[in-house]
Parts: sequence; structure tokens; C-alpha cells
Amino acid sequence: MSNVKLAIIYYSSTGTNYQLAKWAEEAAKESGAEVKVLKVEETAPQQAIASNPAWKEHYEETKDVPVVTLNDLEWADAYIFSIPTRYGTMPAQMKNFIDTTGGLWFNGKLVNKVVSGMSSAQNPHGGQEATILNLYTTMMHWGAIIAAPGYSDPVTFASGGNPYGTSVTVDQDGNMKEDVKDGVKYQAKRTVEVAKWVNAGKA
Ligand SMILES: Cc1cc2nc3c(=O)[nH]c(=O)nc-3n(C[C@H](O)[C@H](O)[C@H](O)COP(=O)(O)O)c2cc1C
Repeated sequence: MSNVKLAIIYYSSTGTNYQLAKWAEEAAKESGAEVKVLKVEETAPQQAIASNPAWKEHYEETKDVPVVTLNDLEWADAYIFSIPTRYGTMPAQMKNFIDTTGGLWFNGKLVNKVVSGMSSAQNPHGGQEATILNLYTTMMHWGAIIAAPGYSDPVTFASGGNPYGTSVTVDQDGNMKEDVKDGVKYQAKRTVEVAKWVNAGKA
């Protein structure tokens, strides 16, 4: 049977969710998946990006990361999304991409994709859980299969404790306040594992 194909799709202004995506990539590759790390298109005006040095720096550093396309969604068996909170919900950049998936949805192409979400915020209760739940609402409309980490492994307790998906708090300088690398890696491996089961079932 062919390897699980995983698309890790993220949005990040200042690098946190890019780092989460990279850790997920590392773990998924360890699990034998074929992995693409893909960003959603930046839609903010250049003036806004330039007004925040950390945003500008991250924008320049990740210029070569491919922008996700609808073909990537069709290609992958599973998706991991990583997004910062924006007032308790996903950034407009991610929503903008999701709102281009109507054709795939209409043709049943998103059914049974295995999905999982991660998030970050500046406050410990700043909207991480709500952001992931908002994402999962869309995933339910797709008919996707949500592979949340839950408390299926003790690593969740040591990585922020969010059973919906790994999430982290960042300080004013953009540094992560909790060590969530192991939680991210576990979540990615679990997503790949569930996708393997689904692929085997389909076969
Ligand atoms: C428009 C906007 C709204 C935000 N809303 C919240 C919020 O409601 N709660 C919170 O804790 N952080 C909030 N933040 C902080 C971001 O979530 C934080 O900068 C982000 O998680 C860092 O991730 P990144 O480095 O991947 O961009 C907001 C940031 C922006 C720019």
C-alpha cells in the first residue's frame, strides 16, 4: 500500500505556526508519510506587513514555501492545519483559502480526508481552543474525519493539555511559553496513523 500523503497547511505572521508545521513535518516523515508543508497566501497589504518587523522578517524568510492549491487538497489523504488565533477564530488568510474549496466539496473530494488542527495565541486562554473548534466545524461540513489528539497519550498533558489539538502561548516577543514539540510530533504521528487506517479501509 502506498504511503500516506499529508499536507500540512499553515498561516503564520511571526513564525510560531510555521515552527509547529515544521515539527509536524519531521514527525510525519518519521512515520513514513509523504509530506508537503504549504502556506496559505498572504493577503494582508504590504504596508501592514512592513509595519511589524517580526511579520516582515518571517514573510521574507518563508517566501519560498509553496502556497497551497486545491490540487494539494485533492492529492493528500490527510491535512494538518496550523493557525494563530484572530479574536478566537482563524485568520482571514486561511478562511480565504477554505472559501475557495466549494468545487471540491461539491464533488465530494473532501469526504473522508483525515484532519487535525493546531493553534497559538498570545494569552493562555486567548482563543486557541475556540480557533481549533472553528476549524473543525468546517471540517465536519467537508465530511472529513477529525483526528484530534484527545488525551490518547500522556504527552498531551505535558504539552499544554489541549485535547482538541496542540496549542501554545507566545509572549510579546513571539517566543513560545510552553514546550509543545513532543505534543505536535505526537499529533502528527496520530494523524498519519489514522489516515493509514482509513486508507486500508478504503482499499
Ligand atoms: C488581529 C489579531 C488578533 C489577535 N487576537 C488574539 C486574541 O484574541 N487572543 C490572543 O491571545 N492573541 C491574539 N492575537 C495574537 C496572535 O494569536 C499571536 O500573535 C499568534 O498566535 C502568533 O502566531 P504566529 O507567530 O504564527 O503568527 C491576535 C493577533 C492579531 C494580529
